[in-house]
Amino acid sequence: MTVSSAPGKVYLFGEHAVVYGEPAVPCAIELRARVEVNRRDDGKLRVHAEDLSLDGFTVEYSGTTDDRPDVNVSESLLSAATEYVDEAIEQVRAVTGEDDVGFDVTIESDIPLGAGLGSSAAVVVAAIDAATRELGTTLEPVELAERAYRTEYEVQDGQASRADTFCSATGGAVRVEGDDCRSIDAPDLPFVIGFDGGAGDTGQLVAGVRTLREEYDFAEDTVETVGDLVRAGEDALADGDLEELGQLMDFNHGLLSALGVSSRSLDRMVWAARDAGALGAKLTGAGGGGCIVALDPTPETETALSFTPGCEDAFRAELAEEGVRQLE
Ligand SMILES: Nc1ncnc2c1ncn2[C@@H]1O[C@H](COP(=O)(O)OP(=O)(O)OP(=O)(O)O)[C@@H](O)[C@H]1O
Ligand SMILES: C[C@@](O)(CCO)CC(=O)[O-]
Ligand SMILES: [Mg+2]
Repeated sequence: MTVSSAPGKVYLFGEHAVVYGEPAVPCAIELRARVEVNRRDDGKLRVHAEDLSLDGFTVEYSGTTDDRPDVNVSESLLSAATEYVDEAIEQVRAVTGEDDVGFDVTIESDIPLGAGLGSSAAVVVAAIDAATRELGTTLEPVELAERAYRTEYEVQDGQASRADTFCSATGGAVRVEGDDCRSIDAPDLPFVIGFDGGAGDTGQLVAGVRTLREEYDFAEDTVETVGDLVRAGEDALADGDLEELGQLMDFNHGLLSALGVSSRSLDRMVWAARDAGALGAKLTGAGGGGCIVALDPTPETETALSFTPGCEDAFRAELAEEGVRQLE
């Protein structure tokens, strides 16, 4: 048995635009996914995921198409639910050369699914780390991050950045621009998260932005503007200027709205945070529904969000200094 855990993340700035080569700054947070793997010699993949439910059923499946969960949901929903883990195991087979190996995989996660806190990257990073170690191979963090990126790239139809997976693998605050990924220093960032209980499908939301960008020059310009904003944000980070960081987060949310990835409940939570005196607030991750992140050193934003209609949960998130963690 081998067990690894990896953290989720929030984006201080730059989601979506990072897919087109602009810089982004995600920060790992202390919500983790824990993945246990046991080698199987029959080549099958059996996945038990308590937090993943379809039609009210906890998902448990074996990795052959004729042996999928017996629930009455569409093929697309089923593949959205299972493809990150399936592809992570494909990457493990490729990197170890053990093409026919199977695994029992059990996933427990603190990270809400599809809510912009990087649940997919955390599950994929922890799964690849645990499954390779189960086969006697220890990947360096950079190679682990690369394999996890390839997993997201495959699942998201060739449209993914290295940001979520690198951040989850290494922990801390990171800066990603294309294939240049590095850890950066950050001041103490008082993150508050609001969660609307919903989810968005990253693959679909990324595809929506791609279409908009192909259709309209101003959408392409908006993506480039996000890049300019991130570069300004890096100076504010280096200076520890929380007020300016907050202002740039507000600006970033507006640009993400323009790209069509916000939602009524995300906007409502963003405004509730601003009204409560947050330094800034924006959606985090792919959007469509899920979470916002605000900066507020006082308790006001968390309290206001907890009374905001449509906000199901409000909590503070600490920066996770450690990325992937080997538990057993
Ligand atoms: N606890 C889990 N158990 C099994 N699979 C999970 C789990 N958490 C996430 N996943 C996989 O990740 C998918 C959600 O990934 P998606 O990229 O859409 O959202 P996210 O990573 O939470 O948000 P974002 O990418 O915006 O930060 C799920 O549909 C599932 O395939
Ligand atoms: C929307 C996106 O930028 C972040 C999702 O958390 C997609 C990606 O970078 O792969
Ligand atoms: Mg994801």
